[in-house]
Order: sequence, then C-alpha cells, then structure tokens
Amino acid sequence: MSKIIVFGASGQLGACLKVVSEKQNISDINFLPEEQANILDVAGLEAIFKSETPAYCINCAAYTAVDKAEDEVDLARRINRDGAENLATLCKQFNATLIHISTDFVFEGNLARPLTELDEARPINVYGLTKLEGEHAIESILNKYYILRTSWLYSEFGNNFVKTMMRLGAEKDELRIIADQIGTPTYAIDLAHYIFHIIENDNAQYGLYHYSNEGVCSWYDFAKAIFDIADIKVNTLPIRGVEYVTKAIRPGFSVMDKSKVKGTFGLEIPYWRDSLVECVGKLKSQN
Ligand SMILES: NC(=O)C1=CN([C@@H]2O[C@H](COP(=O)(O)OP(=O)(O)OC[C@H]3O[C@@H](n4cnc5c(N)ncnc54)[C@H](OP(=O)(O)O)[C@@H]3O)[C@@H](O)[C@H]2O)C=CC1
Ligand SMILES: Cc1cn([C@H]2C[C@H](O)[C@@H](COP(=O)(O)OP(=O)(O)O[C@H]3O[C@@H](C)C(=O)[C@@H](O)[C@H]3O)O2)c(=O)[nH]c1=O
Repeated sequence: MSKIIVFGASGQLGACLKVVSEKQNISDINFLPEEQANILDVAGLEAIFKSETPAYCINCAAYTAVDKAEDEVDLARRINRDGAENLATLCKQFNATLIHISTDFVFEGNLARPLTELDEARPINVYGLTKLEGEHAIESILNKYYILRTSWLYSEFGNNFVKTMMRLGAEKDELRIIADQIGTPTYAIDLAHYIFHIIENDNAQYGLYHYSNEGVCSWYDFAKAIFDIADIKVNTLPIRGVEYVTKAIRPGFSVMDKSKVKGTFGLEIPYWRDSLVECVGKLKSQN
C-alpha cells in the first residue's frame, strides 16, 4: 500500500485505523495526532507534506461536540471547514488523494427513506452545517477525494453512545432514551476496514459516498441492544426527542442509502447488531 498519513490520529476513528492497520500489516502509514499536525497550521502541514509526500491523507480530525458547537460556532467552523480546506489545498499541491469523513447530521432528517448522495443536505445544527461546509470546500478545490459520510460511530475508543450507555446503565436504575430519532450505528472498526479497502481498490471513482453499518434503529433500540448484549439490567423508557432537551437539534431520520459505495467498492457491510456484539465483547473483556 502506498504511503498514508492519518490526521486527527488520537480520536476514535484514528485509533481504529491504527488497530486495523496493525492487524493488516500495513506499514507505510503515519499516524499524526493534533500535537504533531494541527490541521489549522498551514505552514506546519506544508512541511509535513514536503517531507512525507503521501499518496493518501485520511482526515479524522474534526470538532465533534454536537451540543457545544452551538456555542462555539467559530471554532467548529475553523476545524470542520477551514481544516478540511487546508488539507484539500495541500493534497492538490502534492497530488495526494484525500479521504475525508463527514456525517449523517448534514441532513435535516424529515424524509422517511434511506438518503442518497444526491439528496439535498440541509443541516439543522452547527456541527452538521460546518461539516457540510467542509465537504463543499473539498469539492471546490480537489478532484482526487473520497468523502465518506457515516453515522452514529462507536467503538472501544474515545467517547461514544455505547460507552456512555454502559456507564449510565451500571450507575442508574432508569434511563430515558429517544425513540423517534432513527439512524444506523456504525462500528468505527468496520469503517476503518472499509477505508483501507477503498485505498487498496482505488479505481479513481472519486466523490461523495455514504457508509454506515447495515440496518436501521432508534437510539432507544440501540440502547436496548447494548443492555441486552452487555447483560446490564436497567429500566429503559422510550421517549420523544422533544422530551429530552439538548442545545443542538438532531435529525429525526438519517438512515443512509449505501448502494453507491457497495456498487463501487463491493465488500460486504456488517449488520449493526453483529458489530455491536463484537464491540461490547471487547469492552467487557477490558473490565
Ligand atoms: N463520532 C461520531 O459519532 C461520528 C463522527 N463522524 C465524523 O467522523 C470523523 C471521526 O470522528 P471521531 O473519531 O469519532 O471523532 P473524535 O472527536 O474522537 O476525534 C477527532 C479528533 O480530531 C482532533 N482534532 C480536533 N481539532 C484538531 C486540529 N485542529 N488538528 C488536528 N486534530 C484535531 C481531536 O483532538 P482533541 O480530542 O484533542 O480535540 C480528536 O482527536 C469526524 O470527521 C467526525 O465528524 C461522522 C459521523 C458520526
Ligand atoms: C445520554 C442520553 C442520550 N440520549 C440521546 C441524545 C441524542 O439524541 C442521542 C445520541 O446522543 P449522543 O450525544 O451520544 O450522540 P451525538 O453526539 O448526538 O451523536 C452524533 O455525533 C456526531 C459527531 C455525529 O456525526 C452523528 O452521526 C452522531 O453520532 O441519544 C437519550 O435519549 N438519553 C440519554 O440518556
């Protein structure tokens, strides 16, 4: 495999890419955490591109605090839009391919059918808006890019819904979980596998792709499955989104249609519950 640089390497997806690259014996890859590569530091990035001359850049760096973004618009925009723009500019200059990760939260969520790459993105929160602006920046600068929109990422690394539920489920007697926000959980290890699969099978079909695990559920279904698999006994109540007040509004329906990614790159995508069993097993074995 040709030389790859991973930006934002100490986040959840960065950690999963590391695990998978080690398993697959991918050696020509450099993982750069924020302290070594700040995607807002153009001069620093340029020096990295000059010395590394990567064939691929994977951008895992992002501002992902959905509620906090409502109050930190400028910071979210700098990281999610300007950071993506900086990497696209340098990829163009150094003839590298950019693999960038975006989100189902670019959608408003008012269509009750799986969303394709051609469906209009109309974000309803600051995080989604700044991620969409990042997509647009890349598309306007670069030809050689793969933007992968994914959803509801979780893994044994970083902060995510599965780890939150396992913690709260052990602490509380009762949890109230939103049942009218529908999407698809995605095991970040599966996404990491898919990213390397795309690089290995790069056929220059650049553009925007939707990738999540297979299947559909609500946050309530997801929480119930976590408690079931982890054998955690907690009373779980389904509630409506309006009953759970958060700073940011979340889309009601953000299931993504994966026909394009499957048609272009093949590789079977695991069903969300099967991957959840794998992740919960790993989390339980850590305790
Ligand atoms: N998590 C999810 O549920 C989903 C995530 N995504 C997208 O997937 C991608 C990966 O997400 P995930 O791994 O979960 O996110 P994380 O928040 O776990 O990781 C993001 C990483 O980016 C780093 N970072 C922030 N600012 C900069 C910067 N200026 N330069 C370099 N690095 C920086 C963060 O460092 P620090 O922690 O120090 O700030 C963090 O390590 C993101 O693009 C996200 O938008 C899409 C759908 C769902
Ligand atoms: C803790 C908790 C959350 N919830 C709800 C709130 C929210 O609608 C949903 C998920 O909450 P979280 O804050 O864990 O997840 P959130 O940060 O909204 O997750 C999103 O993150 C960004 C980065 C993405 O790109 C999205 O794809 C998506 O994964 O669960 C409950 O209903 N009950 C609870 O006890």
